[in-house]
Amino acid sequence: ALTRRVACPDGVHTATNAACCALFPVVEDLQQNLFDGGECGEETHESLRLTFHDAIGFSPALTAERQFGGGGADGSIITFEAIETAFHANNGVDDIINVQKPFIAKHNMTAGDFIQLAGAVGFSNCAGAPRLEFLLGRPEAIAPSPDLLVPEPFDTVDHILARFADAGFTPEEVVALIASHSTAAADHVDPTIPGTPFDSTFSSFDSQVFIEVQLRGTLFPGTGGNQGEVESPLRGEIRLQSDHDLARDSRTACEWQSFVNDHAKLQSAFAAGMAKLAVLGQDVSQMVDCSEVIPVPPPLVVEPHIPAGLSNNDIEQACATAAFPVLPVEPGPVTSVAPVPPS
Ligand code: HEM
Ligand SMILES: [Ca+2]
Ligand SMILES: [Mn+2]
Repeated sequence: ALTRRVACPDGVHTATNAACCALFPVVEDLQQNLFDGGECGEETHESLRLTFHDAIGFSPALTAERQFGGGGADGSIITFEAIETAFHANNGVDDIINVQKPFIAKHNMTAGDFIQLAGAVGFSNCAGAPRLEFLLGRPEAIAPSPDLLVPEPFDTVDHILARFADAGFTPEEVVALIASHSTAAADHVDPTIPGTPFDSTFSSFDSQVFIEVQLRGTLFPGTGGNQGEVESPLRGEIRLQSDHDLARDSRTACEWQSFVNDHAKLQSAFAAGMAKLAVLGQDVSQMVDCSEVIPVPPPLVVEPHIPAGLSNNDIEQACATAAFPVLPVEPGPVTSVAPVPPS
C-alpha cells in the first residue's frame, strides 16, 4: 500500500506519522551528545543493556499469583530508580541512567520511550547491526518492577530459560538476544578490569561472541573467583558463566552455533527479539511506529574468524547434530583484546 508522508515542521524531514517528527531532533542530540558523534562504544553498550533491564521486569507468572508482575518496558528502572538500581542484577545501570536523565527532561519524553529510543539509536552505530524497530507511546510507569526478574550470569540455564519463558521468549529467542553481548563489556563482574569485552569486536554486531564463547576457556583476564565468570580464551576478554552454559546446553547449543556464519539470520533474529522485548507489557495498539527515525547502521567489515594464535581445534563442539563451521584463522601472533575506552 502507498503510505502518505507528512512534512515535518522542521522543513527537513518527512514522516509517516506526524507524531514521529518530534523525534528527529532527539536522535540528532543523542548521536552528538550521548553517543560521542555516532560511536558504538560505552554509552551505546550501556544504553542497550538498559533496554533489557527495564523491559524484562515483566512476569505473567507473578500476575497469576495476584502480585504485581512489573510493567515491562515502561521506564520504571528510571522512574523508580532508587528501588530498581538497588537490585543486585542491576549493578552499574545507575551510570547510564544518570547520563540519560537530562536528555529525558530536555526532550519531555516518557522514560520508557526514551530508554528504547536511546538503545535503538546507539545500536545503529554498531557495524553490522540490524536497524531496530522503534514504537512510540509508552505511558509513565506506575510502580517499580519486583526484584529477581533480571537474569544473573550465575543463574542456571534452567532458571534462565524459565525466566525468559515467563516473559514470553523461546530458547531460540534467548540465544538470539545474547547477540547483544557482541557489542558489550563488563564493568562489574571483575571490578579490577572495567570495560572488558565479551568478544574481540565490541564495536561490531557480528558473530564473534558466538565463536569466542565456544572456544576452550584457558584464563581469567583479571582476578579469578568472581561470581558469574568463567575462564575465557583470550587475554583482555571476559566470559559470563551464563553465556558459556547457553553455548553448551543441549537445548540451546545448535541454535547458538547456527549464528556463527549466518549474519542475515543473526540480524533478523536479534531484531525480532528486540522488537518483542521493547514492547513487553505495553499496549501496542496505542503506539505509533516511528522506526523511520532510527539511523541505518553501517555494514559489517570483518568476516567470522578464529582469533590469532588459536585454532579450529580450540572449539568445544556442543551441538550434537551439526559440526561447528570451519573458520579462517586470523593471521599473526596471539594478541589481547583492548578494553572499551571509558566515557
Ligand atoms: C541470560 C541473560 C543475560 C545475562 C545473565 C546477562 C548478564 C550480563 C552481565 C553480567 C553483564 C556485565 C555488566 C557489567 O558488569 O557491567 C552484561 C552486559 C551487557 N548485557 Fe547482558 N545479560 C543477559 C542478556 C542480555 C540481553 C537479552 C541483552 C539485550 C539487550 C543484554 C545486553 C547487554 C549489554 C549491551 C551489555 C554491555 C553493557 C556495557 O558494555 O556496559 N544482555 N550482561
Ligand atoms: Ca562483536
Ligand atoms: Mn560498561
